[in-house]
Amino acid sequence: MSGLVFCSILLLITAWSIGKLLEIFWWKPRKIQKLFLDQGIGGPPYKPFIGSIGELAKIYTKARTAQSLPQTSETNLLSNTLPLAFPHLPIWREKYGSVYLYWYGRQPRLSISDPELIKGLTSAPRKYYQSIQHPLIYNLIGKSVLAAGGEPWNNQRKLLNPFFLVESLKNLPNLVVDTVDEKIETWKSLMKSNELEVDACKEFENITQDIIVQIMLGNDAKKGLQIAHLQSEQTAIASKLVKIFYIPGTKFIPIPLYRRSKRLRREVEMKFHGIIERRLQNVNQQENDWLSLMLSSGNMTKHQIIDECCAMFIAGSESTNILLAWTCVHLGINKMWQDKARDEIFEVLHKENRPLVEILSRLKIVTMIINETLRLCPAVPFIMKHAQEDIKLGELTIPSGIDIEVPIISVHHEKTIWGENASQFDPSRFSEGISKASKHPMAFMPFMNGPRICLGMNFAMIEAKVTLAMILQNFDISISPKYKHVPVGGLTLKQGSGAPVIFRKI
Ligand code: HEM
Repeated sequence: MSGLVFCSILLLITAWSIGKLLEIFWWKPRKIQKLFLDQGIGGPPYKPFIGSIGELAKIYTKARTAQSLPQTSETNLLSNTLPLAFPHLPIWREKYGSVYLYWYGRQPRLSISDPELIKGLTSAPRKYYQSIQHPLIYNLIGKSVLAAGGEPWNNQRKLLNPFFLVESLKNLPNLVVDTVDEKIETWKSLMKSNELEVDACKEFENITQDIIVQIMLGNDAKKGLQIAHLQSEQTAIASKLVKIFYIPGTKFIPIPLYRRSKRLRREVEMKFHGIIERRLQNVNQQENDWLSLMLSSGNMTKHQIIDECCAMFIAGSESTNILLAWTCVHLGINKMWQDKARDEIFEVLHKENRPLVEILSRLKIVTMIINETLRLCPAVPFIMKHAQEDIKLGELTIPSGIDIEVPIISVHHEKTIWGENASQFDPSRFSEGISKASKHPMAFMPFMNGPRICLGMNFAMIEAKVTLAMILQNFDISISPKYKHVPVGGLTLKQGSGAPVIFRKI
């Protein structure tokens, strides 16, 4: 008798488990898919457990085979950035349109590259959680403003806003000039026959890290640089891991990358704790950096400060570094635009060695070149949101629980928005300003738009303009014959084989 009861219970548990599995992996995804199909939204089909990952893998394998073909070094070399970095984007866009649903495992993702819908999405930020959902991203940026959502995001943004006002950034150009000056002297001392080949990625990484650690940690900048290096390694790990869809619980499996990521986080926290403790013990020692401002605000816990610093180290150096490296590569190929920019720089800065904020606004061609680089190679190629509640976007209803991605790079390369030459480097499209550069006034979105627009946009533009102006004042830039166009998409859009360029003294 008791055997029969046991068997019945076992049968019930098995039936319940099978039912639950069917619900999670079959019925629920089908329901979501139907909900979108009824609204006219298609996408690659859902496959139990793997979602659209199999489809993605096929597209990427095919693209990788094509990449191994020899490259030609002509002006068109950079025109295939989008299909090289994200081969699935042009294929799915062509097949399913500007809005489609795909599956990261069993997690539904709505991809939106229609500027009008993106406008609606970015203007209602509190409805969304900034979903960088992979738990290991936590090791990189903690619960900082970059990761937060809802009310906590609102409060954090308010606390950080004052650091980024134009008034607060007025000394930034001087700091950039000092840092870049030193670099230029080093390059000149290493030159043979007045020329030097450098990897622009590495050089600009050094420059942008130097600048952000000085701004954030002032006299502790040297210790800050050690943290910046640890954070760079952490970013590389995170970039690899976000491509793998996360299976809950796997963070506890001792995979070497996970372990390294945890260790890096601990080390970074310890170093920040050390700096903060020393600051708290020497309150009379006046410091004028962001860490001091955060400590004296009285509104942030030590943990919060560390998270914001971690995020700022990454946001404040990685993207601007990438922007500068891509700009050098584009100018190294497009000599006409390089000459135009240099002529403008000499005209505007003819007496001033130290470009001030007011002067920077007169560098129109340099700004057009930077914008065009950000369009073709947006340092942040994607953003991701997570619907925390049902959302209405125009005619579209998005149920809560859906991830929403904005493939910035896809919008930036769309021919129906930018014209037939969308994949070509042509800064003149920005000659009448950003809103007139394309068919949609808000299609240019390297820093995104709305209340959640990049906090460091002005910071990045000042840093990029001053650095570029100083380099063009001193050197002619050519692309090295060693250059290989291998754009790699992840959290950022990097040069997979570095950015070897040649600086020649002028
Ligand atoms: C070329 C350089 C840069 C690019 C392309 C860039 C791009 C972006 C993008 C696309 C976002 C996401 C906005 C969203 O989620 O809607 C963002 C957010 C952010 N960026 Fe930047 N960024 C750059 C430089 C910087 C710099 C230099 C800093 C700081 C010094 C910075 C600090 C931040 C912060 C704190 C956020 C979070 C804002 C929020 O969620 O409210 N960024 N950035």
